[in-house]
Amino acid sequence: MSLRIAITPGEPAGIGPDLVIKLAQHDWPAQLVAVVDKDIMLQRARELDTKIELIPFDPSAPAEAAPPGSIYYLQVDRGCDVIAGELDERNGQYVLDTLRIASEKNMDGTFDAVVTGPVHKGIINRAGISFSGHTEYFAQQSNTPDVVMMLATEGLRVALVTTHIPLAYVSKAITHERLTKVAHILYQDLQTKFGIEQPNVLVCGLNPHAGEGGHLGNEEIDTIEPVLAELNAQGMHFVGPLPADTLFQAKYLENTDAVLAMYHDQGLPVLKYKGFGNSVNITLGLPFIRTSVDHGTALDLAASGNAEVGSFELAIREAIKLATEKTQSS
Ligand SMILES: NC(=O)c1ccc[n+]([C@@H]2O[C@H](COP(=O)([O-])OP(=O)(O)OC[C@H]3O[C@@H](n4cnc5c(N)ncnc54)[C@H](O)[C@@H]3O)[C@@H](O)[C@H]2O)c1
Ligand SMILES: N[C@H](C(=O)O)[C@H](O)COP(=O)(O)O
Repeated sequence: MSLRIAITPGEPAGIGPDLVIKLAQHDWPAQLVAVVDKDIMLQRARELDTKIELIPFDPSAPAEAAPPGSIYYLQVDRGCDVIAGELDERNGQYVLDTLRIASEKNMDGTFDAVVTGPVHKGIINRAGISFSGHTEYFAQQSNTPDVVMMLATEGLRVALVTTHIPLAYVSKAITHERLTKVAHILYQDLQTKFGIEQPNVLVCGLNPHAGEGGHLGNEEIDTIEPVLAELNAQGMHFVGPLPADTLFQAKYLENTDAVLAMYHDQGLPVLKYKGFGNSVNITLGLPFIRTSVDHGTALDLAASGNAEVGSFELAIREAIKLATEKTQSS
C-alpha cells in the first residue's frame, strides 16, 4: 500500500493547476489525490495542451499510485468558470473549501500528508473571509495554538517567530511565551522529523545590529537573551541574538541546522535568494504533515506552460519522506 497525499492546487486562476497537471505526468511512489474541481483541471489541461486523466478517489480502495499522465481527485465544486490569470472573489470560498477538506481528511487519517499550492491571500479576504495564510489556517482548523513556519533549501533552513502580520505588530508579538514555544517546536521537530540529535540554531536579533547593546532597541535584552539563556540551561543549543545582516554567511551556517528569524521578511528573502524554486515550506507543530511551495500564485504565468515545477515537486517529495518516517517510527 502506498502513502496517500492530498494536494491542494491553491488559487485556481494562478499556476497551481498547471503545476499539478505537469506533476501528474511523473511516476510517483505514492497515491496523490488532488482536492479540486475536476472541470478546472480539465479546462487548464486543454489550455496547456496537455493530456491528463482524472481518476475519482475512493478512500475504501487500496492506496495505489496513479500511472503517469493521471492523478486521483476528490471533487470540490467551484460552480463557475475560472479565467487563468484573472482573480475572482468567487474563487475565495472554493479555495478555502479545498483547504478545509484536506485538513479534515488529514486529521481523520484518510491522508498521510497535505501538500499545498499557492493561494492568493488578498482575494480570499476580498471574498469576505479573513485569511492570513495556510500556516495560520491549518493551526486554527486543528486547534493547535502554536505552529512554526519553516522554509528549507539545500544548505539552509529558516524558521520564523512571527508569520503573516503587519511589521508594525512584530515587536509586540515577540513575547517571552511565543519565542519559547517556537524555539521548543523548532528544536523538537529538528530532532524528531529531521533526525538531528543535538540541533544548533542561530537566532537573529530584531533590531539593527541586534540592538547594539540596547542603543538601537531593547527587545534583545528584554526578551530574546533571557529566553535563549533558559533554553540553553535546559540543554538546547541556541546561539544569539546575532545581527541578522551578518549571520547569513558560510562560516556561521556550515555547522547550523536552522536559523530562527524574528519576522517574515528578515529570514525569507535570504532563503529565497539562495533557493527560490528549490525550497519547501514546512509547517512544524501541526498534528499532521503539511508542506508547500516557496512561491506565490504567479498569475502572469497561469496557463502559459512556463511555470517551474521545482518547488512543488520538492514539497511533494518532502511530504512523502516525512510521512514515510512517521509511518516507520509509529
Ligand atoms: N504558498 C503560498 O500559498 C504562497 C507563497 C508565497 C506567496 N503567495 C501569494 O501569492 C500571491 C502573489 O505573490 P507574489 O507576486 O509576491 O509572488 P509570486 O511567487 O507569485 O511571483 C513572484 C515572481 O516569481 C515568478 N514565479 C513564481 N512562481 C514561479 C514558478 N513556479 N515558475 C516560474 N516563475 C515563478 C512570478 O512569475 C513572478 O515574476 C500573493 O497573494 C502571496 O500572498 C502564496
Ligand atoms: N510565507 C510564505 C512564503 O513566503 O513562501 C507564504 O506566504 C505561504 O505561507 P502559508 O504556507 O502560510 O500560506
